[in-house]
Amino acid sequence: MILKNIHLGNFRNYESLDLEFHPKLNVFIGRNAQGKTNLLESIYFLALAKSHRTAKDKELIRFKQEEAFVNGSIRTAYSDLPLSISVSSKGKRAKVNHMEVARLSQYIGHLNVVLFAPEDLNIVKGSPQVRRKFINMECGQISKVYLNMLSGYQKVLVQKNNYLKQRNVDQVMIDVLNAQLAEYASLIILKRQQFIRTIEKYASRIHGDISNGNESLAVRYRPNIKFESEDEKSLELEIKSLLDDTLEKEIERGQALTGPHRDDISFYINDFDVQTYGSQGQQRTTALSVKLAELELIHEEIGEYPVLLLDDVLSELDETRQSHLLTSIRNRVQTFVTTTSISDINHTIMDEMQSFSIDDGKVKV
Ligand SMILES: Nc1ncnc2c1ncn2[C@@H]1O[C@H](COP(=O)(O)OP(=O)(O)OP(=O)(O)O)[C@@H](O)[C@H]1O
Repeated sequence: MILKNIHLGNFRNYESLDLEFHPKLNVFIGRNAQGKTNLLESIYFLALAKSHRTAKDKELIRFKQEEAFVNGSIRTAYSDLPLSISVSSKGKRAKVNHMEVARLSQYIGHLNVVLFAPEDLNIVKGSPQVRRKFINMECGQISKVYLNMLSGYQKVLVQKNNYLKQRNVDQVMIDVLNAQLAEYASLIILKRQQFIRTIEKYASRIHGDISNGNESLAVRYRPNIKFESEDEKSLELEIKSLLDDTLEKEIERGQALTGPHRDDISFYINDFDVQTYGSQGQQRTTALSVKLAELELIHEEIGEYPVLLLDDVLSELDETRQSHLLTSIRNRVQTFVTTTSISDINHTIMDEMQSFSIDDGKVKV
């Protein structure tokens, strides 16, 4: 999938802008606060009808203006398609092939993007909660059943925690809730296990590429429930009996202590834990490889690569890693990168890319 061009009107610090993109690599170069991330954000907005960095759409509208819009044309294996999205105080309007859609869900999904932003480093460095959110988002995108099970699990978990907080715990009630939790948990755990194995397959290959074969990345699921069963039904029974075993402790503590709400993932490079022992560059390469694995997952699912948006990743990678990153992906995936300096870009790939100099909301090609 390729984004051929973009037209912005009153989007962030851009009054009006028309750009034609390179099918492989596009580099936005500029000093701090000139509008590089704003450009990536506009592509993200064109794809998903929301920003990656604010929930308040009105922040996207240029100061003192009424409406912002982003138009763009994409080329897929099947067709060329114009997309258009705008935001004003009246809400958002979206068009596919010049036709307004009634619901945003009919709009989203035409342009697929994967974004890597500096805060994605938290997949490695952050708390287990960040990693669970990452798994839930990714698994949820691939599997509707997973989303249903997760929302069921979370509802019952809240109920269970409320019961556990009461003075006189109703054990019969807890038993019913544990049975429901075990049913939801077994599917959640198996899906997570399967997802993490797939992520590891792709991420380890990508990490190997970026580190020029010097590092081998392993991604390990660390389920809170240590289980043996591989099929849903026997895992459900295994979990139920574990939940029963911990009930006394849970009553004592007044909260649910066991289950996938306490799962985590660990990352290892050449057998050491990246979160504890990894350098900045290794942690960034790991987070990047895990995120780039998403490209392969989407490719598996829809048969095309999404567009890749890389915000500020180059500065923390040495020249070898940068060049392996850019050369390994740009032949498969149309990539948009922001950087503060042209010297960050490896000269061997200069002839196969388009650079854009960004200065205070103006762009020079
Ligand atoms: N709604 C808006 N209207 C006008 N200007 C805005 C709006 N929102 C943000 N800006 C301006 O956009 C600029 C920031 O742009 P952006 O976040 O793209 O920076 P950047 O080039 O990626 O910088 P850095 O290298 O520091 O990450 C700031 O000057 C900010 O004032």
